Amino acid sequence: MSDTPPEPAPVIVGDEPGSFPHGVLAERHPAIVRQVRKAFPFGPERRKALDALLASCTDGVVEPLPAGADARDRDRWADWGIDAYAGRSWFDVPWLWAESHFYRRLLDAVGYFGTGAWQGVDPFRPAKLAELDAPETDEELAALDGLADLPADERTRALLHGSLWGNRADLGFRLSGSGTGTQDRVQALVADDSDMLWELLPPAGKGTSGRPRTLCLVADNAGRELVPDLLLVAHLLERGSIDRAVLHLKPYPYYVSDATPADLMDALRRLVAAGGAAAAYGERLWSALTDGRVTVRAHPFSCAPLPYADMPDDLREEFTAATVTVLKGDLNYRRLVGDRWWPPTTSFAAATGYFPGPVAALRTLKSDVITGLSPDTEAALVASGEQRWRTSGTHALIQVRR
Ligand SMILES: O=P(O)(O)OC[C@@]1(O)O[C@H](CO)[C@@H](O)[C@@H]1O
Repeated sequence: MSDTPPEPAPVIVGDEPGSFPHGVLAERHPAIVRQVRKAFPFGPERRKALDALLASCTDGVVEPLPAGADARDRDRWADWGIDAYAGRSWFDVPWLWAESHFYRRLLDAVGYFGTGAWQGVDPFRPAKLAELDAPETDEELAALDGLADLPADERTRALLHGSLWGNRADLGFRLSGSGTGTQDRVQALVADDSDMLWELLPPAGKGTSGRPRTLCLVADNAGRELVPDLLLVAHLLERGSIDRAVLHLKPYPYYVSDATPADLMDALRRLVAAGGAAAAYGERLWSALTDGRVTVRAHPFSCAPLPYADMPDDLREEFTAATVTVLKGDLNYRRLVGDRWWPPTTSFAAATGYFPGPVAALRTLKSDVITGLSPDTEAALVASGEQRWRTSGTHALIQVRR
């Protein structure tokens, strides 16, 4: 496939009733507001603000940030395009922008950025903790005990797949009640460049230049996705595939279940308390955090409504220095290749050609964006008659550009 930058395809907008993006704006967002309103004993002021957001996100327009907004945040949103979109319907601006801004407004409504009692209270925390405490999490952690007996390469592959399919555990699906939540899903990889990933991350002593090897892991969801992400990082450190890892988390609650530093601490404590092999992984990570081999970033751009092509210079420098940057999940994929109606056979390498170093995407498919399919794979998916292969999380991909 060619690495020449592809002709830009149309940007996805949520203005077409019946489309997936329209459903997110018209159904998922109101469901999230109602759920958050129910989950906390908010007083009249916060309830009024949530009701106003509910009305705005279904029938209203994007509004300028409120007068009380922090000046740095105001400047950021000015850079991120709010002046161009204020006054326009949520359904008429780029879908990526509308969704991202919705979460910023939701945090406003619950007083997250204010100076009152709700300051810093994560409105999604009850759902995140419930997931971390679920019996399924116990089962997944107990299954780690069996991995020790596998040949090294199989164990590595199992942990990669754990991290990949962990991306299905997305609370956004559950809160809207419209997703595929508990249904059986066919596990199918529509692209698998994992060999290329292992060429970038060989075990210690094999084909390495002697330079310290850094993995940037741009995480997605907390709980049952972050736990297997952490296991993978711990394993790669132990295997000597990497010397250090940088975990990129969200600076504030986002897209319901996205992982923040507080969620990392919850996941780590959960691992350490689990006993067995899980605890050993957890303790290894704990000590890697304390001695600086694993570091945590919560860069403002992680919550930006923009593609990674627009990343700021400091982030670009970090990704440039990484042996490989792994981006987890659907939203990061949309931001990596651009939230556009790409023809599915558009080259992934070309769509990510701007990225300043080797990059990998581990994602279950939960929105319309897709690149890097072979013509045969695209034809088979279309012929399968399974209309929702792009959005239902039944399919996944591992794509790598060196
Ligand atoms: O990034 P994630 O957690 O894999 O998925 C985020 C997601 O659920 O949110 C969006 C819809 O709100 C879609 O892009 C995607 O389906």
